[in-house]
Order: sequence, then C-alpha cells, then structure tokens
Amino acid sequence: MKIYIFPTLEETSKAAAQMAAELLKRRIKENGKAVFVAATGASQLVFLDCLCHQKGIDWSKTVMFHLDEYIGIDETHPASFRYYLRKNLVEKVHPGEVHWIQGDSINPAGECQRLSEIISKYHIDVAFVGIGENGHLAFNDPPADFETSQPYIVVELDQTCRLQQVKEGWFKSLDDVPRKAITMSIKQILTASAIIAVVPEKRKALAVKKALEGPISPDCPASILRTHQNCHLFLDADSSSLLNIAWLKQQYNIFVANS
Ligand SMILES: N[C@@H]1[C@@H](O)[C@H](O)[C@@H](COP(=O)(O)O)O[C@@H]1O
Repeated sequence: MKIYIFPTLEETSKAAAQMAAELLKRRIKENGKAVFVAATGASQLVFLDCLCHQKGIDWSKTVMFHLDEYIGIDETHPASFRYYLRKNLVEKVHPGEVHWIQGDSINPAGECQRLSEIISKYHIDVAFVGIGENGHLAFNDPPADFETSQPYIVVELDQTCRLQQVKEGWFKSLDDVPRKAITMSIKQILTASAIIAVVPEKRKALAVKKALEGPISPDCPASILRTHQNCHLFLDADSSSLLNIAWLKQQYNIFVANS
C-alpha cells in the first residue's frame, strides 16, 4: 500500500484524480478500454469533480461498475447511489457502458446474481473507493465477509452506518434509511488491478487509524486494503491526524506533501 497525505481535501482529491486519470488513459491505450468501479458518499464529491475535469480521457472507452446501492429506494430518490453517480459523474462524462445496481429490484438476490454474471466477464482495472466512519468498504459493514467469492452480495446495514446517512443529510430520520443494501463484495473489490481510496475529513480519522494501525480484520473492513499489492490511499491532514506517522513509515511507502 502507498499512502499519500496532502494538507487539504481539495489537494488530496486532485492528486487522486490525477492518478485515476493516468491509470484510465494508460489502460485505454494498452487495451482499448478501461474498466472502473465508482464509489459514492460525501467524501467522494470533490474527487469525482476533479476526475470529471481531467483532460484526455476517452470516456466512451470506459466501462463503469457501481460499488453499492440501497435496497428498496428507486433511482430518483436523492439518497440513491444511482442518482448520486448520474449527477456527479455519468451525466458529465458519459462512460461507454454503465452497469447499475438496481436496488429497487423485487428480487435482490437475483439482482446480485445478474450483476455477478456480468462482472465475471470483465477484469476491473481500477476501483475508486471510500472508507466509512465505521471502517466499511463499499457497504461491507463490520464484521464484513472476507470469504465470499460472489461478486455482489446482499448485506444488512449496521446502526452506525445508517445513523451516519442521517447525519450527512441523505435521509430525514433513521427509519427512512434502508436496512439492507447490495454491495460489491470485499474479494471482488480486491480483484482490481489498482485501488484508489480517497479518504479525507476529520470524521474519518479514527477509521483510518484502525485500518492502518490495527489488525487486518473483518471488524475493520478497510484494513483488508493493506493486503492489496497496488492500493493507493489518499488522506488529508484531518483524516491522517491520529496516525503514528513515524511507525507507519517503517511499514508503508508514505508520501507527505508540504503545506
Ligand atoms: N457505502 C458508501 C461507500 O460507497 C462510500 O465509499 C463510503 C464513504 O461515504 P461517506 O463519504 O459518505 O462517508 O460510505 C458510503 O456510505
């Protein structure tokens, strides 16, 4: 894992977007197309905006998969991840192919099966992910399933995660937040050739510390990123504020930008 620490959310997001653009362009040049996975959440907004402004990406040659989605709300609901990704990415750059998770399908298990069959025909070149305040990766809340080989799975959302969605303003009350979701599984995320994790903001500091300094465990799902050979974690001063940098420098390749 490589860790990059920039002073601000904007600088962190811009650096991550530049790396993302280079990866996509290189893959399109080598292979004629690039397959990527897109994440959502408040923490991804500036990154996605920077990504949309990167020059020279032939988006028509990209294939997008969707990381996670609530079960039971339709794509016009403002908290739906399809709504978010349409507004913040797809309507701006128009990827050549988009494979949405239909979270309002009447048969969520069947929807997982449908998507799992599609994604098994592709190799993910790069996955863009965030980390939740509870340490989740996509909607794999703790304790996450590190073992399943099914690419998309149905999961129960934990109370911390659901409360977080209310705090961020996506839903009015806890009762409005769905209890289940469809998520890309941990193993499937780890099949990506590269992972770019964008994790800015003070509210993520504890999850980041646990993910990097604690044990690799389903109790902190994002800790699994440390096992990936080509994972790039982008932090800002706030999200890295609790880290023991001197100790981490002995374990990882860390780049700290000057303010
Ligand atoms: N399930 C989504 C993830 O796909 C996202 O990467 C993460 C960070 O989101 P946020 O920035 O809103 O904390 O949690 C969200 O709830």
